[in-house]
Amino acid sequence: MLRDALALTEQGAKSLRRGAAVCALANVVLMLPVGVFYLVTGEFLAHLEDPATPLPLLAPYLVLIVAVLAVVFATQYWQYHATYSVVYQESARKRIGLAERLRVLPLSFFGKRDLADLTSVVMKDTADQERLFSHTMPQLFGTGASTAIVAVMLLAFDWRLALASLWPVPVAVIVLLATTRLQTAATRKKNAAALVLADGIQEYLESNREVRALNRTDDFLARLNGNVDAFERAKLASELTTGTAVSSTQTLLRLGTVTTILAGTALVAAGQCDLLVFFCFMLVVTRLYDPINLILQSTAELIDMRESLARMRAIEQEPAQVGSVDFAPQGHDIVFDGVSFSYENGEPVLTDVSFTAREGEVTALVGPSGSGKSTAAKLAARFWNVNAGHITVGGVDVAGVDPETLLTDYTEVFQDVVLFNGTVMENIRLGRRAATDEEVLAAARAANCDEFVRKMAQGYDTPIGENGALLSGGERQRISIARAILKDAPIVLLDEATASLDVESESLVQEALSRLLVGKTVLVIAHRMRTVLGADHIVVLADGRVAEEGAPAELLAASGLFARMVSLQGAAADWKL
Ligand SMILES: Nc1ncnc2c1ncn2[C@@H]1O[C@H](COP(=O)(O)OP(=O)(O)OP(=O)(O)O)[C@@H](O)[C@H]1O
Repeated sequence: MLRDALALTEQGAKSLRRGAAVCALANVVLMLPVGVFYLVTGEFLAHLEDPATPLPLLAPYLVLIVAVLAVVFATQYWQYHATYSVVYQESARKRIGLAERLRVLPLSFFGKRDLADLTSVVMKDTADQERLFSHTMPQLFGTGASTAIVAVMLLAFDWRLALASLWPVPVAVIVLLATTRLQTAATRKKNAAALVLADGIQEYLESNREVRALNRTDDFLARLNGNVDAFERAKLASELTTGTAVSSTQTLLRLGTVTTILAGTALVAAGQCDLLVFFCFMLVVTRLYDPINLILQSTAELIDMRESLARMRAIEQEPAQVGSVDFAPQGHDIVFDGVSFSYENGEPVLTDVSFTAREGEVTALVGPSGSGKSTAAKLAARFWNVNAGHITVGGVDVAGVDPETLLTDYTEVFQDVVLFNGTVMENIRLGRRAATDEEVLAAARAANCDEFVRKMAQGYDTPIGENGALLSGGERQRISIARAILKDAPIVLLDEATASLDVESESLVQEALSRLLVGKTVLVIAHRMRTVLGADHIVVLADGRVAEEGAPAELLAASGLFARMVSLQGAAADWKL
């Protein structure tokens, strides 16, 4: 229950319970010196009133004071360990847990949540949780318990003074709870504005080159400034709401001291209360409010945390894409059988699509922009689950196979090559981590990378910058082909580059590809005439349906849609061949 409510791991919930118990104990132990003071002063005053009563003995009290100080020190140290130290372990567990979760979530999830949002959950929300679970949550639960214990003790001692000092506590809690809704609404607005701002900054950094090329820097910066202003306004509003609630509660607590003084003075004057008891009450009251004040100072963070927890829980509760890790297909023919699919928005993208991509053949998907070619290729690798029909590989339905296991049989060479900020060697080795240097070099040679890599300052050990920023388009593609050759998976999904490479670069890429594709099941999103006519099988998609399929010669001879489009290629501007 506690675990679900606060999005903790099992170990984390245990640590929090323990931390709260230790905090309660530490808070109660802090009252012990007041008890010692009460005893010593009591005896001393008794001696003043009646000199026949002996003075308090120094030695036992010294021992008691040292013992009390030792207990206070020990519980404070224990509290520190039980809250601060263990919470960092929980935070590490939480981050790893979230990252693991993201690894098994379907890609559809990433369409719903943007990158800045997810980064903020893994980095900021876990850090917020870490701070709160070390500084506030154990104290919050612990203070609840210790205040109850101290309240019972005070009531037993003098119920009138106890009521005069304790009344602000429930009233403060009521005021805080009553204003929670307002505070939550303001916090939500602030978080939404922060996300828009983070998104804007990320977009600007990512598209900096395009923005400059289009001379739109001023517009972009003006929009960013607007986002900063909106965030500032939302943050001010949120702080004002929380600040007002917290200050009024703190004032209420101060009123508690005032009412204790008034009640105490009246009772002492009427001879109904001992001056010493009154004095001790004053000492306890100030300490009683201290931990509550501490929690009040964290109200904004507590409210923020509710939002953070909801976002973490959303990731943890999102259904993962799971399946069997025993994947033993008979060959690698890919069969689409009555496949229909739509993205989150529900618009049909593929409707009743059936075709077979055979092992050892190149199957080309062609069709107008937006006809569903890329979607079909990605569905073959279970990037998403189909809504109807089946996709099988070697007779095994991909919907039942663990995505990571399935992808060991796939290589993707997509247009948007993703390279990492490492050396050329490291980037190629991503194809197969266990590959030896010789195997990496052989793959690089087969992918026509060797010549340009050797010209680089440090050869294969040259860092290639973030996302390969230091490489040309053709070079990036050849690196990704080298990776694919190294992986040597039986199925290749290929999204042919539309980016215009120069003739030499294009022929180097084609040559590298032809080495990669031999004997594989190749599903290619075709854009070039040469590939289309060189394919073994063509599937023509139009509006998400199979309009025609067959060998290139058959389709040309049939004088159907494909043949018409080929002959009208120049005029049919929206066709990508
Ligand atoms: N992640 C997504 N979420 C929602 N809709 C999408 C997504 N990806 C693609 N679509 C939509 O699905 C339809 C098919 O897109 P797809 O990229 O599969 O077509 P395509 O034939 O490969 O196009 P192109 O040749 O332009 O790359 C389009 O209408 C597109 O807007």
